[in-house]
Amino acid sequence: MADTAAQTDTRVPTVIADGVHVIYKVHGAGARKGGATAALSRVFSRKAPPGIKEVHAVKGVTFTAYKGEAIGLIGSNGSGKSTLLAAIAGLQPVARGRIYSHGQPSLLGVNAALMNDLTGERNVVLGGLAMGMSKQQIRERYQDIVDFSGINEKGDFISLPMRTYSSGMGARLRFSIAAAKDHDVLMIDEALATGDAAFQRRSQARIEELRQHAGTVFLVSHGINTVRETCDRAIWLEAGVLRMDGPSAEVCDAYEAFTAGR
Ligand SMILES: Nc1ncnc2c1ncn2[C@@H]1O[C@H](COP(=O)(O)OP(=O)(O)OP(=O)(O)O)[C@@H](O)[C@H]1O
Repeated sequence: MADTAAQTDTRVPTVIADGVHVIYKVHGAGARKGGATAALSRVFSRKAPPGIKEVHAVKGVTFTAYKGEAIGLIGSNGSGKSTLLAAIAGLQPVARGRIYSHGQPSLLGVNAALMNDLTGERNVVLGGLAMGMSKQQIRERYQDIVDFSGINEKGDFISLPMRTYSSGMGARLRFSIAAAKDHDVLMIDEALATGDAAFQRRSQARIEELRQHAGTVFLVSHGINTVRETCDRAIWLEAGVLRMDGPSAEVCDAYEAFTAGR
């Protein structure tokens, strides 16, 4: 129908993965590495070192993500979800195929590499600067970031070094910093699983906002219900291969039927 065609035309692609393969090279797997002399002689003879094992983590994945979509990545352990996100973020080289993206995709939890010895306060500033925010923007959003994280609910933790935080508190601060900016493409790896129920509700609402304001959100989660509730589309990877891509309810149903049968 003409209507459908018109709708399709107005969608703006944000990430295009075209036959993407990611292969990890694991050094020193199995065989002995040998000493410095052996390594040096390998350098001169240009021979591949012994014991390099390849892990083919993502196998020919193709999809297009559009502006305004929230896409859940699901699949069994080790199916390649985190690897695919790292490749989209440009943190993991692609062995074959190509990834095109609009703007710089931000991978939550990795891009915001916070410093344990600095206070939460300093980390908010550094994290904001690292994401390209100006000092003025950070000053304006500082209180919102701290309030959103809930770090100060049980005392003045924001002025303490991050090493004094629990892992949940650290993850919440990371999420809050990353979520303070409107990203073209925001990728969240299990971040929602870390906070308590109240924080999870806040982050779901923020994801919804980010989606409306601009970008595309990718969410890797083992909580199939989180994907059902937060995402409108889901991509199911199994052993590195894209098994299904479609409305999240349908894909989650199929995935659950698959896991129930195993
Ligand atoms: N740094 C690495 N070096 C070598 N192999 C790796 C590395 N990271 C992941 N792998 C392998 O790549 C495959 C995909 O892993 P990945 O972490 O992407 O899967 P995942 O679907 O995110 O898993 P999970 O659900 O357990 O988090 C696995 O076989 C894993 O062992």
